Amino acid sequence: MLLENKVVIVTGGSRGIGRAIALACAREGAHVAINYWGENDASYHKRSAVETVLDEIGALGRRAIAVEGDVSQPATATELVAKTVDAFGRVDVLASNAGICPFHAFLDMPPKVFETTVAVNLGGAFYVTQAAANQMKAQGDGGAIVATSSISALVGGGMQTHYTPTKAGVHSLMQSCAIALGPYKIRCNSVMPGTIATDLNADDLSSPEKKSYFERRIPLGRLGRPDDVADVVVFLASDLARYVTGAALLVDGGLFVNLQ
Ligand SMILES: NC(=O)C1=CN([C@@H]2O[C@H](COP(=O)(O)OP(=O)(O)OC[C@H]3O[C@@H](n4cnc5c(N)ncnc54)[C@H](OP(=O)(O)O)[C@@H]3O)[C@@H](O)[C@H]2O)C=CC1
Ligand SMILES: C[C@H](O)[C@@H]1OC(=O)[C@H](O)[C@@H]1O
Repeated sequence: MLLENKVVIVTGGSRGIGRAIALACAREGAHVAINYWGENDASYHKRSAVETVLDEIGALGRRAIAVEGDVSQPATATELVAKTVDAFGRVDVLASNAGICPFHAFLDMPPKVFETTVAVNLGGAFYVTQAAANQMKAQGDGGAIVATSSISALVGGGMQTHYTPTKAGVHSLMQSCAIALGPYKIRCNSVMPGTIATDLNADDLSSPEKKSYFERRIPLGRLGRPDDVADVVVFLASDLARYVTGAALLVDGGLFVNLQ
């Protein structure tokens, strides 16, 4: 198993890509702490979604805890790491994944939408990376941090002018942290998912025309699934990637390179 007895933290682990990362890590032998928030989201049953993930990890024979908190708040990161250490004794891997993408036009975007998106996506990645790295440094035997950036770090979106800069920022954060944390043997990488079918883009892809437009643009012929991304996160977190740091891996079915 690639992550046998490792301790993994996943932010935004209640659903979508984060849930798939949590389950994929557990399948590879890890114990998992998931963070989630969903304060203003009435579209699904937050607590039962979280409990289902915990049950699924338990059914795989691994231990799991859930820690609620808004990643945009620095205190969430320190509490998440502290509770993980209380439960499992250490932290080996961080998957910094929580994110939001409230689609909005540029010219009339309220400052609050911009500020919240930056605070959650970039601020959240910064604070949790810092808290986990301090714990890994104290442990003294390295670690792996994998952030969920996006194809949107490299290309734009007219309804995502607040979002794409945060994903470029997450990519850049991992590059700089690879340098800052290399001396402690902490590797820092990012995955860049393309279009993965989750709650994040369910409304945007609800039009059959837009969905089939994307499917036509993707050389592998289908939208991504959360487990497509999760398996790459496992690879980057594992010793198979022991000499990989500061890297970003597109997981997009070829969407980025498809000019014509
Ligand atoms: N779907 C896609 O096509 C792509 C997604 N991404 C990135 O992948 C990541 C996961 O997205 P995806 O799985 O699609 O989205 P989902 O909406 O399915 O899941 C988002 C997750 O983030 C959590 N979350 C949201 N806000 C906060 C917050 N303030 N504090 C803590 N947790 C929070 C949610 O918690 P809760 O359940 O409690 O709401 C949920 O677990 C994001 O960073 C996104 O930018 C990147 C490229 C493509
Ligand atoms: C939410 C979008 O569909 C999704 O988010 C990303 O980061 C991708 O680039 C897609 O635009």
